[in-house]
Amino acid sequence: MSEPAFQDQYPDDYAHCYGCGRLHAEGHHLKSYWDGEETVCRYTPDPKYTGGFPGFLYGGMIASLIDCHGAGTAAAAKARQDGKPISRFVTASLKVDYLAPTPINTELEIRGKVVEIKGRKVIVDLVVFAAGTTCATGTVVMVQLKEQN
Ligand SMILES: CCCCCCCC(=O)SCCNC(=O)CCNC(=O)[C@H](O)C(C)(C)COP(=O)(O)OP(=O)(O)OC[C@H]1O[C@@H](n2cnc3c(N)ncnc32)[C@H](O)[C@@H]1OP(=O)(O)O
Repeated sequence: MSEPAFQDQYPDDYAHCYGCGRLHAEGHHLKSYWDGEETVCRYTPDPKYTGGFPGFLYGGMIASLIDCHGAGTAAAAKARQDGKPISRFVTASLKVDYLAPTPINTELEIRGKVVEIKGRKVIVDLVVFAAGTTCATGTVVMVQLKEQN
């Protein structure tokens, strides 16, 4: 993981996302990297993001992890295919399946796999793991901003 995180390569004007923007003062600052043909993001949720009962993460945060790591994966995959710098993608569609409760205070691993790159559109499948358990899966459709194309 010697390359900078995908999000650390976003142009400054597009680096303000609450989930993953390096320039957001209070955001989560999620970081995504290549791991072979897949991508990976690791994040340990704080108890303030507790869901319906103690010890577990609320669903919106799980969706955010899939969303932001999916956006980063789309951007990196398109850049790698085109041999260009990373550009900014936005979420057109976000689907999440919650398979098992996701713990807080445990390092989560979010893995991404590119399904399709077509023009400005990239589809990514994602999985959220906690200590070897698959807690959630998701699919995102990401679209490259026209001005970044
Ligand atoms: C500076 C701008 C910042 C934008 C705000 C960023 C906020 C974020 O944090 S991202 C999270 C929320 N997401 C948003 O707010 C995005 C709002 N939506 C939009 O701006 C537009 O709908 C946008 C950019 C996603 C797509 O619009 P547009 O650029 O006109 O693309 P369009 O030509 O319609 O579609 C491109 C491809 O994506 C597909 N697509 C678009 N929307 C969807 C969707 N909801 N589901 C599935 N596929 C979709 C299209 O079918 C098309 O695919 P194909 O090439 O195979 O036909």
